[in-house]
Formats: sequence, C-alpha cells, structure tokens
Amino acid sequence: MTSAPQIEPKFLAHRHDLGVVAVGFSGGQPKPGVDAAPMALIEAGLIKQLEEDLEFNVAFDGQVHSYSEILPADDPSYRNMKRPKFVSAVTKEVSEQVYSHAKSGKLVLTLGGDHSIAIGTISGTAKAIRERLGREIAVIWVDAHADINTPETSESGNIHGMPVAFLTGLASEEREDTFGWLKDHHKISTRKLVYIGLRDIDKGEKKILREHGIKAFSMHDIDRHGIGKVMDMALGWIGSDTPIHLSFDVDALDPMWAPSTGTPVRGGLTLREGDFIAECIAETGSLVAIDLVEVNPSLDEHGAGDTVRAGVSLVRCALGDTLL
Ligand SMILES: NC(=[NH2+])NCCC[C@H](N)C(=O)O
Ligand SMILES: [Mn+2]
Ligand SMILES: [Mn+2]
Repeated sequence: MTSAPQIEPKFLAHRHDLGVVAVGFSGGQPKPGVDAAPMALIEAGLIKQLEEDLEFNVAFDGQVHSYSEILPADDPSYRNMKRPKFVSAVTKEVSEQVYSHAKSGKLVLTLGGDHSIAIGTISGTAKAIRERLGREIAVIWVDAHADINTPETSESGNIHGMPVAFLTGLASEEREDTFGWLKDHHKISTRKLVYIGLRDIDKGEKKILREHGIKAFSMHDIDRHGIGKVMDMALGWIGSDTPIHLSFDVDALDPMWAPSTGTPVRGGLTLREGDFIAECIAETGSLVAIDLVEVNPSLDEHGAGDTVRAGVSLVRCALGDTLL
C-alpha cells in the first residue's frame, strides 16, 4: 500500500503539481530505440502510478514528442558534433516546455530520450528558478559517464556526451541554430554540479573535472565510503537551501539491473543504491526537476522489462514514494 509522500517541498508553488514532458529523441547518439522509452515507461504505468499512488496532479500533454517536424533538411557535422542543428532545435524546444512548467511552480519530470536532452531540461529549469525565486539551481548528475566533453575533446562526436559542457559554458557556440540560443540565464555553475556513479570518463573529461574542481563521486568513492556517506557528502556540498535538478542516466545502474541502454558499463550501482540516491534527494524537499534518460527498450537481449521497471522505480523514489 502506498500513499502520498510526506515531504514539504521548499521550492514548489503547489506540493502536488507535476509537469511531465515526454521526449522521444535519439539524435544525440547513434543507436535507434531510446526514443521509444517514454512510451515504454508510460505503458508500464508510470504516470498512472504517480497520479493514483503518489497523488500528483499531473500536467501532461499526452504526447511523446518526436520532433520530426523540426528535423533539418541538411545537418552536417560541425566542430565534430553529429547532427548539431537537430539536437539544438530539439533541446531548445524541450527547454521551453520545461521552463513553462517550472515557471508556474510545478515539479518537472522529463522522460528521455538520450542524455543530450538535458541541455533542454536543465536550461529550462535554471531559467525558470532564476526568474521565479532569484536562485541558482544545483544539478545532481547520476551517470556512469560525465557527459562533459566539449566538441573538441569528444572522441565520438555524439552530443549526448557533451550536455554538461554546454550547460556550464565550458563549451559554447555563437551560431543560433547550434546551441547559440543558450544564454547566461540558462546556464549552471560548475560549483553547483555533483556527479554520482562515474566509472567511464574520457581523458579530456578527466582534465576538465580536475581543472574546474568539479565535485564527483565515482564508483570507487561509493565502494570506499558506502552510498549513505556519499549522499551525505554530495548533499552537504550543495547545501540544504538550494533547488535541485536531478539528471538520472539509467546507465549509472549496473547492466545487471539496467541492461537496455546504449552505453552500458559494468561495475555500476545496484538497483537499491540507485533508489537510495533518489530517496535521499526526495528527502531534502529541494527537488524541482528530474530527468530519466537513456532507457533503450529495443536493446532487449536480456529483457527491456527490467530496465523499464528500474526506471519507474527510480522516478517513484525521487518523488518520495518509499519514504515513510
Ligand atoms: N549519455 C551517455 N550515455 N553518454 C555516453 C558518453 C560516452 C562518451 N564519453 C562520449 O563522449 O561519447
Ligand atoms: Mn551514461
Ligand atoms: Mn549520460
């Protein structure tokens, strides 16, 4: 039996209003299928459970956006980025969708899609919270990867490996149709960014993390201290009076629990550790937005059902379901 979470949200206008954005987008990386995740999550009952079990008033336009209407005719690689115009156009639209929910004081849940969509979600949250509360947001990025490559450091050219670089301003581009639409009010500070679960970081990314003193808890840190201590340290770094955007890449979980994802890396979080991270963030009452990304139901050798169920569980936990 479940009932509504007993958390008093600090930065939301109405405790039970949730905006949902479903982003069926795979253009930030080469594998098809990740665009089908929102539908798979919804069919697994996610939105229904949020309404019925967690008693949220869900604002959802009922659509999984495919963005085919903004697919550019011509989209050559530029500065080593693959499909730059398409990813830019989609993330700009996602940014506006997330912004409008967050601006009205709702908690925002975005179902991806590959992780490039975080350029949209986080920029939308950052702008809305600045305007509504005059505050900077913190970002907790739970992932096997740091996704902080600049176009120049990236070895793959896949933009899902670059969102944090654009969001922090470590990468930027003048061209309006290639992320030039990202303005200062969309951006976040490297001081308010915390990583959890890292274990596959590119050479150039390590250099960026080190040079900018970015707070990161790798799997090594989790092994050493345990997830409880790591969450205390991560939340301590952010402070108790800061709105939090949680961006959760399902590949942070070990492939044993979440095999259906484009870039699986062994040696990851257990299902319980993932849920625990989400629960600790729920407990703060500071959560203003959450992304769940990189579920790819078509990579289902071992059954996409497990990965979809893990995704549903992570979202429920982040929204306070398992707290007493
Ligand atoms: N969101 C993800 N799964 N990102 C994987 C990124 C992998 C690699 N670091 C790259 O830049 O291509
Ligand atoms: Mn990842
Ligand atoms: Mn990622």
